[in-house]
Amino acid sequence: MTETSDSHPRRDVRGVQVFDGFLDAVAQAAMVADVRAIARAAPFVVPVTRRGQPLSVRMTSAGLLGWVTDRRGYRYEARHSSGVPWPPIPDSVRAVWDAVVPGARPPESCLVNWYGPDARMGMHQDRDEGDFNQPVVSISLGDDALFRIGNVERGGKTESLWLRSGDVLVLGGAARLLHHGVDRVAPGTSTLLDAPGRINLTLRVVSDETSVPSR
Ligand SMILES: O=C(O)CCC(=O)C(=O)O
Ligand SMILES: [Fe+2]
Repeated sequence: MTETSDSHPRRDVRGVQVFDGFLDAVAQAAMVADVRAIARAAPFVVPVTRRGQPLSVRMTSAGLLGWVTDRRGYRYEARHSSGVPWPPIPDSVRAVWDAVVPGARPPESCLVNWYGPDARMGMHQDRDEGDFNQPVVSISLGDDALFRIGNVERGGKTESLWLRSGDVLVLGGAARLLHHGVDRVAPGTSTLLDAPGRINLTLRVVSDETSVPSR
C-alpha cells in the first residue's frame, strides 16, 4: 500500500478521522486471509462479562497483548485462553497504522471483533490503555456497520455513520476517549467474507511509555 494519510481524503466526525475506502478490494481480501491465519493460531472465543453475560461479537487478538473479558473481568493478556501467545500483528495491518498515524508509538494490540448478522457493540470508551496520547485505529471489513459516535461524557447527542469494508477510523487527540459503539450490521452488503457479517480490527498502544512489554 502506498497511500499516506496526506494523500488519502479523510472526513472529520467529531474529531474522529474517517478514511473512506482506505483499503481497495485486493488489500481487503489479503487482510481477510491474514485474519484467518490469526484465528487459526488463536481461535475466536465468545467473550463473557464478569457476570457471565456473553457479548454478541466473537473476539481474538494479535500482537503483544490482547483485550479479553471473562468471569475474572476485562483486561489485557499476553496469551489466548488456550495458553498460546497471540500471533504477531500482520504486516498488512501494521501498514495501515503506519500510514494513518505516522507519529504514534507502535501498536501493541490488534483486537479482532467478528460480528455475525445480529451482533452489535454497546456504547463504550476505549480506556483500558495506559497512554491516552496514543491513538486508536479501527479497520472495517465485510458488511456495512452503523457506527455511533457520542461524547467524552456518557450520554448526550450522538452522530451515526455507516462504515463500509475498507474504511479506517482514527480516534486520536481530543477524540481518543469519545464514547462509540456499533448499533447494527447490514447483512449481505459486502461479498468479502464467506458468510454475512463483519470483521473489525482495532489497533491500540496499551502500555504507558515507561512499561513497554516485551516477549
Ligand atoms: O467494531 C467497531 O467498529 C468498533 C469496535 C470497538 O469499538 C472496540 O472493539 O472497542
Ligand atoms: Fe471501542
